[in-house]
Parts: sequence; structure tokens; C-alpha cells
Amino acid sequence: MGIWRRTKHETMTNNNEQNQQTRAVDFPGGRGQSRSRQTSLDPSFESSCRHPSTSSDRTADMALSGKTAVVTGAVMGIGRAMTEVLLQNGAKVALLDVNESEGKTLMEALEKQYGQGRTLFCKADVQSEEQFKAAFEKTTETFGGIDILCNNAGILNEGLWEKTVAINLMGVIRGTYLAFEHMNKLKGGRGGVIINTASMAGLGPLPSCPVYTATKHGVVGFTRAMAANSALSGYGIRVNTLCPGFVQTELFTEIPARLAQHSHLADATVQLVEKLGTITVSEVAQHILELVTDETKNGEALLVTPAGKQYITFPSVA
Ligand SMILES: NC(=O)c1ccc[n+]([C@@H]2O[C@H](COP(=O)([O-])OP(=O)(O)OC[C@H]3O[C@@H](n4cnc5c(N)ncnc54)[C@H](O)[C@@H]3O)[C@@H](O)[C@H]2O)c1
Ligand SMILES: CC/C=C\C[C@H](O)/C=C/C=C\C=C\C=C\[C@@H](O)[C@@H](O)C/C=C\CCC(=O)O
Repeated sequence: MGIWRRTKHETMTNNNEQNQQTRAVDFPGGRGQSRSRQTSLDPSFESSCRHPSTSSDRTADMALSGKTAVVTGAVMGIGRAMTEVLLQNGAKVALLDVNESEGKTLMEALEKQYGQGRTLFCKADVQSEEQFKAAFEKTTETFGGIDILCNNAGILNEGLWEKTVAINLMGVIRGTYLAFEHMNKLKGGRGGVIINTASMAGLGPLPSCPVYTATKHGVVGFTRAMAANSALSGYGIRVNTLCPGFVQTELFTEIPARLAQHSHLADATVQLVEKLGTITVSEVAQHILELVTDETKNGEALLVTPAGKQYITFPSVA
């Protein structure tokens, strides 16, 4: 099944390439290939993304200058691309991840590219209240506060369903509650914005991944409820969710094994991938900027697929 053929090694070593060009996947007849688009690292892409600066003072006129962001699952895939978009737009970024060795290496590379003192790596598992809390405290000590949180860390492993719930849903809840403690304007915080990475599988069922689907629906529901909660309470914190379709990352490899007891539905999943196509991490990550900077966006679910972006309208039950 050629579609799942990429290995961990290929994914990790090609992460930069992934950011710079649209990757083709091995679909029969070429269908489902990601559409070529300008990406956030494309030198000609100027509308919402800024080029890296080598000195902090050169970030002064950027959309996110003076802002501090925390990104979970920042070392690879979508989280890494989000980190770059935030840095390119002037923010300082704390990278949280379980992968310490890759995290430190990435931080060194980002410091060279975007300027000294712009990043911080914290080893933190989003399943651990203690580690997550310590990372927030270190970020506040280092950068003076937190304005943006991207709850992005997630896994796909239907065989480890409890861990999937613990990371994908409980990790997002934990991060959001911690961020509320830091950002709440009624408790001395300066307000802020939270972006939760859900999935297209948070908007409709992915039959081969019922637990993954449940966690992502949970993230969408939690995001919308917390957005309304914050607005009603006057906390000054906005909460939005990003719902990407299929994205070429490590998570999108070796899918039959990840489906575990549902692996007999791998072919049906291939058909869905062929129908929907795939996008790159850069194509996904560039969309956080609008959710972060547009003060009118609260409780939004933004679907991002090869067909483009779409703010989801939910049925009104009130
Ligand atoms: N790849 C896709 O097709 C796709 C589509 C829609 C949504 N998503 C979602 O996007 C998010 C990122 O996925 P990705 O495709 O970039 O995955 P990825 O596997 O490429 O990267 C995930 C990162 O999260 C880190 N991580 C894993 N568990 C962690 C934990 N417990 N605590 C902290 N860090 C942890 C990993 O070390 C890694 O750096 C996930 O929430 C995923 O569900 C992915
Ligand atoms: C094999 C899994 C790989 C990666 C998981 C990742 O999160 C990607 C998920 C991608 C797609 C999920 C698709 C689900 C589709 C259907 O349920 C569909 O009904 C979704 C429906 C609606 C979207 C909203 C709309 O168009 O109004």
C-alpha cells in the first residue's frame, strides 16, 4: 500500500523540504496529490507571513512582535510549522515536546535562523500536569508572560485508545486550563488566544479511527464551549480550533498499524485520502495567523483542506 510507505526517518529528515514544497504522495493515477500553493516559507509569500529576522529589534513592526507563544508538539509536523509561522511574524516561542534530543537541536537551528533569545525548548508531556505547568512557568520567567497557546500535540493509535484520549483531548483541556490561569484578565493576566489543533475528523466521522474521531470532536466541542465561557466571563481570552484534512507528517505514516483492530478499513481510508487529497504542514500552519490576530475570531472551527479554508457553521440548538 504505497500511500503509507514513508518511514519515520524519511519524515524527519525531510521536514524542511516538507515546508518548502508541496509533497506528492504515491496515489494511483496521481490523484489525491496535494495542490501546489505558496507556503509560509516560500520567498514570494508576503501577504501574511514575514521573513525571518536575525535580530530581535527587527521584529518590532511585525504582527506578533512583543507576543509570546507556547506550542505543544512543536518538534515535528504541524507544530513545527506553526512555530515557524509564529517566529516569522515576530513572536517568541516556547517549544514543548516529549522529544528532547530533536527539540534541542531544532531550538539551536531556530535561534540561528530567527535570532538569539527568540525560542525556548521545554521537555513536557501534555499528559503530565507537573511538566506542563513547569513549562508554562519557565516560559513566563523567560519571556515575561504568555499571549498565545497552540495545543497541537496529538497521536493516532487506535490500539492505544486510552493514551489517545489522554493526549489528544485531556492534553488540550489541561493546556487550556493552565493558559487560562496565566492569561485571564480578571486575575492579572493580559488576555490572549488559544488555538487547538483538532482535525477534519473533529467535524465528521473517520470510520477507521473511532477513538481519534471522538477526541477531535471533543476538542471542537471543548473549544467552542470555552470560547463562549470566556466571552461570558470577560476573561479576555479567545479560543479557536484548526481542523486540517490529511497532512503529510509522521502521524500520517504506517496507517494500517495505527488502525489496530480497524486495519481492515485501511482501503476505505485510502479511498478517502484519494478523494480529499493531502496538504503540507506549511499550508496548514499559515492559517493560525488569522485565528491569532483577528480579534473577532472566537469559538471558530477552521477547516483546511486542499480545497481551501472554510469556517464551519454549526447548527444552532438554542
Ligand atoms: N497529519 C495529519 O493528517 C493531521 C490532520 C489533522 C490534524 N492533525 C493533528 O495535528 C496535530 C499534530 O499532528 P502531526 O501530524 O504534526 O503529528 P506528528 O506526529 O508529525 O508530530 C507530533 C508532535 O507531537 C509530539 N508529541 C506526541 N505526543 C506528545 C505528548 N504526549 N506531549 C507532548 N508532545 C507530544 C511529537 O513528539 C511530535 O513532535 C495532532 O493533534 C494531530 O491529531 C494531524
Ligand atoms: C488515517 C488518518 C490520518 C490522519 C488523521 C487526520 O486527523 C486527518 C483526518 C482527515 C480527514 C477526515 C475526514 C473525515 C471526513 C468525513 O467525516 C466528512 O464527513 C467530514 C465532513 C465534513 C466537513 C465539514 C463540511 O464540509 O461541512
